[in-house]
Amino acid sequence: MLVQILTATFWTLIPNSFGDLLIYAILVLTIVIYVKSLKRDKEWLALPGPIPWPLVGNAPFLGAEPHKKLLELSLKYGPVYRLKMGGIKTVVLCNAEVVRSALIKQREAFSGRPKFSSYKAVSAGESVVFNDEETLPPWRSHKSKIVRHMHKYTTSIRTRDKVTDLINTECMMMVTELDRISRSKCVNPENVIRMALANVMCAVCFGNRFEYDNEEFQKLLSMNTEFGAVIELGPIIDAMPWIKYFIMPRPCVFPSQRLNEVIPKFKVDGVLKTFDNDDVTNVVASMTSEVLEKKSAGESREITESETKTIAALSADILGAGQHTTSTTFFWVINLLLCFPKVLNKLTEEVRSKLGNRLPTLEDRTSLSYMDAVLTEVLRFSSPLSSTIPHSTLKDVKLAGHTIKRGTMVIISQYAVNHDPQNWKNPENFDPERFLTKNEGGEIIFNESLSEKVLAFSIGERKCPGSQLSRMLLFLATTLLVQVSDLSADLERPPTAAAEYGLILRPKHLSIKLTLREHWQRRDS
Ligand code: HEM
Repeated sequence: MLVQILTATFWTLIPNSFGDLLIYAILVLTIVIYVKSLKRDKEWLALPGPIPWPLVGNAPFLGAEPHKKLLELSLKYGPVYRLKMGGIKTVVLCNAEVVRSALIKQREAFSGRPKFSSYKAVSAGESVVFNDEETLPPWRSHKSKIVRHMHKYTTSIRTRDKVTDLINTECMMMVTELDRISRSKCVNPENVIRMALANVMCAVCFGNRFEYDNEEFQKLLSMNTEFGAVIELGPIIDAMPWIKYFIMPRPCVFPSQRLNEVIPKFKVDGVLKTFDNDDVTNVVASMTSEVLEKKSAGESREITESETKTIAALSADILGAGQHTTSTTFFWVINLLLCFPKVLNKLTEEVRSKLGNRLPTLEDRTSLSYMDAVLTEVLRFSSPLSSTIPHSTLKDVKLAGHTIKRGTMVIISQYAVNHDPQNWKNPENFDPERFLTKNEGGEIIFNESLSEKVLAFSIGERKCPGSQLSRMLLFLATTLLVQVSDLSADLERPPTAAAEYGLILRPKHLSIKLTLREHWQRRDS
């Protein structure tokens, strides 16, 4: 009987038409390609990690909270493990030690970006954020311009007072507006905050703020929202190109061409026309002066098309990277203060007792230790950029005993580093006190060295050049908020510390009541 079945099967397997032959050829070819790819991926497959599925890899199994899943996988597979995102071989780094080994000790090798077509589309391929030394040869000099001029802007005596003034003015307008709209009911403050902090970024870049209903300003805000969507969804389509034949992409997935035209041009032309070589009071003018410095004294001061393109791309990088990040982090500050009223009360007490009836300055940071502790804990606990922008390796590297081939995508999970149970006691608790310590005189001070273990702005070659400005902004905005207003939660929609996943993690919802204190109401009227 068995012999009969086997004989019958054998005869049915024999190809008896050209169609059958073709199917067999395709099957054999697929097996050969698969076996070859296994050989090629030998080193990558030697890393620990879950089994990748054909076509989708591990991406669909990361669930609705991938930041938590990456941490969970690190507890199972260790701090360096592999994932396949669609067809892209990826390595995930999850603790402080391996992140330092990669981003500091081998900083150049780990400084690449994946070659996504969505990344290439940003700023006509001139973006610092989405390129690397290989794809944009002047990358290093462009990045150092942004770093230098952001640093100069935030540290020079001339600009420090100016930036304090502009942040205080903008935040005062923000709380006044929130007081007005939340008088009769609790409101979602996100839009008002987003406009205020975007305006701070505009003032930093171009030297002036905008009225909230200004058409150019509104265009910039909506372009930046579209930009966020491209950067969020673009890489998914890059990793699984076939997906676009199965799902209807959101209409904003492919507007990059339009984005290239609008964001870089926005306001930069105006700044260039009125450019004054001595003006270092805004970052675009300051960068422009460096781009043009190379010209010899007698040469014409005309700005070339390529210089304009470079300055426009650098400005777009700063504006694009600095808006949603700062406002979403500020949403977290408000949300967590409302979730933990004892922290809000202690913070309010510290600020009001130290400042009396004046607005904050940057010098107040030294006497507001609890404020520093709260802001650092907000960055650790919420980890708004749960992973850095994906990196990729520019050459074959060794990390923690593993070999990682050139061109591998590298995800650095800031959330996992900030919630690593080996490094943080009760990482899931929101506890600013962890950043307070006593000095030799028994005085309670901010624990600076512990705060350096929080990973919010990445490290190494790709470190965020806006970290100083963001810290100044968060410090002044939060101090002013608790100084001049009383904040309370919506009892019908109580706040939650849970996050909604996205390129930037954000609070699930925000609904507040804000009342200007009497002293500041009088001052305003
Ligand atoms: C709280 C606010 C902010 C947070 C949490 C944040 C965080 C980050 C992170 C995690 C990265 C990715 C680094 C990497 O890929 O390893 C980054 C990159 C970057 N950020 Fe920020 N950022 C903030 C605000 C800003 C601001 C205000 C600016 C304006 C100058 C800025 C400019 C940039 C730029 C230009 C990059 C790209 C750096 C590169 O690719 O080399 N960021 N930021």
